[in-house]
Amino acid sequence: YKNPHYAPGRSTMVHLFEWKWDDIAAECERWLGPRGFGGIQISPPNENLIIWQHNRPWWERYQPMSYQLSTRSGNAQQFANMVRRCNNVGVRIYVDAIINHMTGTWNENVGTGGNTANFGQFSYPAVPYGRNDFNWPECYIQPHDYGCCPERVRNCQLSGLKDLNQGTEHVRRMIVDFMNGLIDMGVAGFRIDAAKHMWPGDLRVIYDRLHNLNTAHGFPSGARPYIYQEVIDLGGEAVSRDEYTPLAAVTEFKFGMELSRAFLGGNQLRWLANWGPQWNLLASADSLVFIDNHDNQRGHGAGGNILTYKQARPYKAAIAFMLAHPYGEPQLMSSFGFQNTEAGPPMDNRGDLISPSINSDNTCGNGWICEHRWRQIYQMVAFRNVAGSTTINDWWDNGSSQIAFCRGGQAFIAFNNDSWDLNQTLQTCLPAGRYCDVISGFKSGNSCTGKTVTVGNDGRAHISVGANDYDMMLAIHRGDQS
Ligand SMILES: O=C(NCCCOc1c(-c2ccc(O)c(O)c2)oc2cc(O)cc(O)c2c1=O)[C@@H]1CCCN1C(=O)/C=C/c1ccc(O)c(O)c1
Ligand SMILES: [Ca+2]
Repeated sequence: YKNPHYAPGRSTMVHLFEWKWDDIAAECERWLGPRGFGGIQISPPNENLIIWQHNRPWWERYQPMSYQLSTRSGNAQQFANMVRRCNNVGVRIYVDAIINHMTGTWNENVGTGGNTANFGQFSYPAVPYGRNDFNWPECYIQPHDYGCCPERVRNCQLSGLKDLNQGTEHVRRMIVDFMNGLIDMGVAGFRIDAAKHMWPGDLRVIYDRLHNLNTAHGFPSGARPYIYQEVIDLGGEAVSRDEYTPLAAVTEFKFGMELSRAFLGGNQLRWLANWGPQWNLLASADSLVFIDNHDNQRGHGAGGNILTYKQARPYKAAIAFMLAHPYGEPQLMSSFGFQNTEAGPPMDNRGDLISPSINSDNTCGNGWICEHRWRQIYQMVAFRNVAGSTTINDWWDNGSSQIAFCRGGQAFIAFNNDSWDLNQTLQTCLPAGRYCDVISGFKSGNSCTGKTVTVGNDGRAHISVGANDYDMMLAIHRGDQS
């Protein structure tokens, strides 16, 4: 369950948060396929409660009404079409699976698929779920429960959400049937939302009942779904992520927290020389890594001061480090712009989602940020693909916040987060030749629109990253020789 099953030569996933299935299909064909992206995490595809009371907050999609594929992103037919078109261009689909709970108790009671429920009676007829499918007696997770009481964290309601009992056969069957339907349609795996709030033993039973991936969509026979479990664990809680790593991969929230701190200047970059488990991070093979996600980019999530698109220069540098370093399976966040932390995606006055527009410079409009279309980010996706399975070598630093390293003989990157210029002749590990810096520009014909780096026969080159350059890093690799 720890293998993403990317198509050959691809290595990075992007979370297209709140995108519609038709728009994702188009983005696979016009951008993600050609640019070497490995996969997409999509928003929950099953019917959710419509919550007008908070003007359609982003988190309404985390309140399931049924497992019918009917949301503002599209219906089952559009979903199947998206999976087919993306797999056809080598881009995998991973589904955000909300299986810990159903809805909270609201005065609205209709879902995006037109189904209703009776919250007071724990009745969700469109599944169907009834009172016996939920944990009993009804209890609510209190803040101090996280520190003392694993059974309350699992069996009580998170944020007032009706808590399913994954220990019963009926609930297991409903969840497994939902997930197997998606696997048979060609998806490559799942994010398990709120995994911390479910018993590992129940999750193991559910995972082991899942089908192998569908060979008609290009997966090898016998391939198991990629599963990454959302376990927010920064230490100090009664529930540990170590209970979940034997089952499948786990989201490593410390990753984004520590890199945000470093690239915001809270730690000298030289300390990143031993980045990985020595920083108390999970084993690389167990770790789904990211800088920000849909929850903590809004501030109240885990990890304190997390870098987002709003602090563009250090954010791009942290992302570049994530993609240049071999540790973990990286996921990029692709957001819509927001002012308040509850706001949902751009929508018209009928409540339908507004699609991103694509500008002539390949950026997005209509309120969509499209970080995955920022040059410094998509070019580092290609860098990671070229680096492949190489490790880190020839680490250099200046004893402060100027660092550089190679990936085998394939790629080289340098960062400058000091207040003075980086001007050094460094070992790039690359064959002699002229290379275009993929951060400040791209190769155009036989020249570079940004910086050019000339590597000598000894692999050394003069590297210059000014303290006030537009970006604080320079990256070259064998895929971009001019
Ligand atoms: O103040 C809120 N929630 C209480 C604090 C955050 O707690 C939540 C956590 C949570 C937070 C931190 C933890 O350490 C933890 O174990 C769980 O996970 C969720 C997962 C869901 O599928 C749906 C939810 O409503 C939540 C949730 O409310 C607002 C209003 C309701 C939704 N929400 C939110 O803030 C929604 C947050 C949310 C939604 C989806 C997610 O995947 C997620 O990670 C967080
Ligand atoms: Ca639970």
